Amino acid sequence: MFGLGGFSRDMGIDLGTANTLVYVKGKGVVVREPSVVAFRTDTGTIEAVGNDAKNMIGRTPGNIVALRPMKDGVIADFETTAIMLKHFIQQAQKNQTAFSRKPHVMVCVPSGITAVEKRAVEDATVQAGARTANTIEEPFAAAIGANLPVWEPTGSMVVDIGGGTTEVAIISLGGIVTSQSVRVAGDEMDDAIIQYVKKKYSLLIGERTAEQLKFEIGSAGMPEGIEDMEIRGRDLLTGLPKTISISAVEIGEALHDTVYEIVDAVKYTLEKSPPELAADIMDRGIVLTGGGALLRNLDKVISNETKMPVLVAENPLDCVAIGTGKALDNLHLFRSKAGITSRSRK
Ligand SMILES: Nc1ncnc2c1ncn2[C@@H]1O[C@H](COP(=O)(O)OP(=O)(O)OP(=O)(O)O)[C@@H](O)[C@H]1O
Repeated sequence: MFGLGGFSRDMGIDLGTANTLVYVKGKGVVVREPSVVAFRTDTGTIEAVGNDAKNMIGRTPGNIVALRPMKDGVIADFETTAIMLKHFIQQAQKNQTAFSRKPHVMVCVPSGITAVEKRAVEDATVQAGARTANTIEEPFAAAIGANLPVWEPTGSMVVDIGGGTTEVAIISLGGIVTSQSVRVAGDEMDDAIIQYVKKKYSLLIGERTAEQLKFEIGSAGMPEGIEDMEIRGRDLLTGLPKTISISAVEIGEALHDTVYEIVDAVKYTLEKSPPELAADIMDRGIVLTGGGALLRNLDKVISNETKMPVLVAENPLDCVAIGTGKALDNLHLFRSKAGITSRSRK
């Protein structure tokens, strides 16, 4: 057992497909950066990590590549993930004093991943400088971060909609009773917008423009307003830049299938729930976490489709990081139950 008392610098990391957050006890979330690394291809050196690297996506000269080392919630590029983690761990430690030891680190992983994928996260964390690397299943961490009564003999349901994965879980007595992880979330929404604009307007837009459309005028179900937004892209017929105006109704149409894949995952998990727990969830409601929870009207659509109350957690983007950090305090309570595993430096 290890604790977080005194000058501990132990940390919880939400190693996400879109964003990485680092939570330090007593300080809260101290790092919140996009999971992006930019390299110089000629020298192999790192040009930027996080926000600075994200700003380079789609805008890099020939000798610089900006890439996202995580895909669908798992490591797509091991070395780059370790480099990125090291950078964020050092950033989190920047203003700390009087420390001699390396941190114990808890990292979240999607609930559906293989043992090999999980081990890669632990190894990358140790390579990044952790003294021990523990992993916790993401929906469990999200539930702790959303202050759900995970230790009590009552059913809590959490839906964590991130960049790469949506994690749905029903939790009771410190363990996941039933869960579902689908590789459909915010990135898929952006991609659906890109494909829609390409098909309807023969216009090629970038990831950042698609995400902006989602933030500004995107919604689940039929939008309430009649907003529209001007976007710029490359006309596939002429090859030249072109500006068009696109409406909230069109973005709603583009997002329809992705939203309903998430709804189906929620329904499927509810169907597998023991009846007593389903009754508890009916009383307390389904809690949405992750950045995708901020999509307008997603709570209403899920509520309509499941006939259950649905709430968006406070600070949905931070829940997993907070829960991951807090889990370090309670390792003894649920090491065997919530799929926590750990690895140490040799
Ligand atoms: N206001 C918003 N409306 C819609 N989507 C949003 C909003 N804010 C953030 N998002 C989306 O949330 C996603 C990122 O969420 P989050 O940071 O929880 O994911 P992650 O932890 O990096 O991913 P994963 O859990 O899949 O590894 C992105 O797809 C982003 O576009």
